[in-house]
Amino acid sequence: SSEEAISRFQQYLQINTAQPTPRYQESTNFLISQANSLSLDSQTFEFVTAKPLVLIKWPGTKPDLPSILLYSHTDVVPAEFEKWAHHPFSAHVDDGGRIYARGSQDMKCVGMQYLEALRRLKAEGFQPLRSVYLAFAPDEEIGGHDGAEKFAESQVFEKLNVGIVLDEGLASPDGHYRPFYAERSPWWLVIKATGAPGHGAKLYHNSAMENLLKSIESIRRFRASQFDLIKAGLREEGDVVSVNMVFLKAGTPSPTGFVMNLQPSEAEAGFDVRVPPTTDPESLERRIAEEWAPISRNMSFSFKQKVPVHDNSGKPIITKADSSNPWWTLLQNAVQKAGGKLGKPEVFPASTDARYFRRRGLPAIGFSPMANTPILLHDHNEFLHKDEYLKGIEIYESIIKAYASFDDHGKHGGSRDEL
Ligand SMILES: CSCC[C@H](NC=O)C(=O)O
Ligand SMILES: [Zn+2]
Ligand SMILES: [Zn+2]
Repeated sequence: SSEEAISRFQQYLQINTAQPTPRYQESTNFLISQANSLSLDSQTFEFVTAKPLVLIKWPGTKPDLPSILLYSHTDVVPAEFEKWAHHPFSAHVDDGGRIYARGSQDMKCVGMQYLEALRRLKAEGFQPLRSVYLAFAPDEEIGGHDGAEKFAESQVFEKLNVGIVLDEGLASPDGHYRPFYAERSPWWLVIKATGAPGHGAKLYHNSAMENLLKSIESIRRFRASQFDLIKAGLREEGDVVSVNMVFLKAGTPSPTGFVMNLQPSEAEAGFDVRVPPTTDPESLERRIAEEWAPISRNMSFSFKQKVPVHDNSGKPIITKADSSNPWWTLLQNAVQKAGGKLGKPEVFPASTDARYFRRRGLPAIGFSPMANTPILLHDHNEFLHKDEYLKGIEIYESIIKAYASFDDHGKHGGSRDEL
């Protein structure tokens, strides 16, 4: 019943899997018990000790066809308990039917919806042709290096012969679900300025602070130009380069704060830059070297992280979102058949684990069926309405049915360079 489905969702939400100390043992036990209750085999892999990935299998009747991977991460970001209306791990349902919890949107909803969809399909007697795998992976919120990255590179993964991956998307405030065919690459940039120190009362050229501020002004102009494209309706969020300053580090510390009459000899700033797959990475690098951190201004730069925009052959890492990709068409039709409306395909503005699968040449679609829902991932009072959650289960039933029944005699899904 729906009540039981909501209660299972609540149980998963109540397990505190917040970084940096996620309770993976508890979430693993819970997921294995779910698999057992569905009479499905499950396996737990620790590519890194104490970082379990739970893999659940629904075998297909034509196991040689490439399989379907329904992917989710089990960890969530931390929550400031006292700033929430309801405790973030209570999964409280308010009078209006909203389920409040950290992870209710990102992305325990999706993981449980996969399981609920399987539960219903099994009850109906549906038989998949293709094998369907559910993967519940650790550590997405801290980069996925000990989870999805190792999984995608493993022999275990290779043997699954995956043809299509579904991963997370974003909630949509309007009535359309949002499909994502690519994502922006994070470039975590640190720029550093040096200059002669000097008396706080002296006006002179080339102090570290002045040099850094010139860069910040230039970066802000660029940021505004990108933001303007969105404001004018010319671009979607995922189609521009975003740059946000995330730290500033400068000054000479003193026991009472900072020395006030000394201009420091070094100053640093950090930026979270996100680069769309269509951006020419070389020209952005040139901008950084020539305008944001020019040697002529005694500046240098480095990256804390720089995820490539292109694959090894120099092509943008994207999944085709048109009729040339049968998985795309199947998704469109399945959503429609279940009474859902699909918005236009977008570039995910942040990062997801889907990049590790796309990087291997596999098609991956980011999709979290939450319409009429404010975007609250990583925010206070993250919630999902129970009716949207239940509707999402029907959507996945329809998608899984279509995907698992798709028989092209192995033409698509195995040919990795094609999609
Ligand atoms: C690049 S690793 C960090 C991944 C993180 N993902 C979700 O928020 C993000 O900041 O996009
Ligand atoms: Zn997520
Ligand atoms: Zn997240």
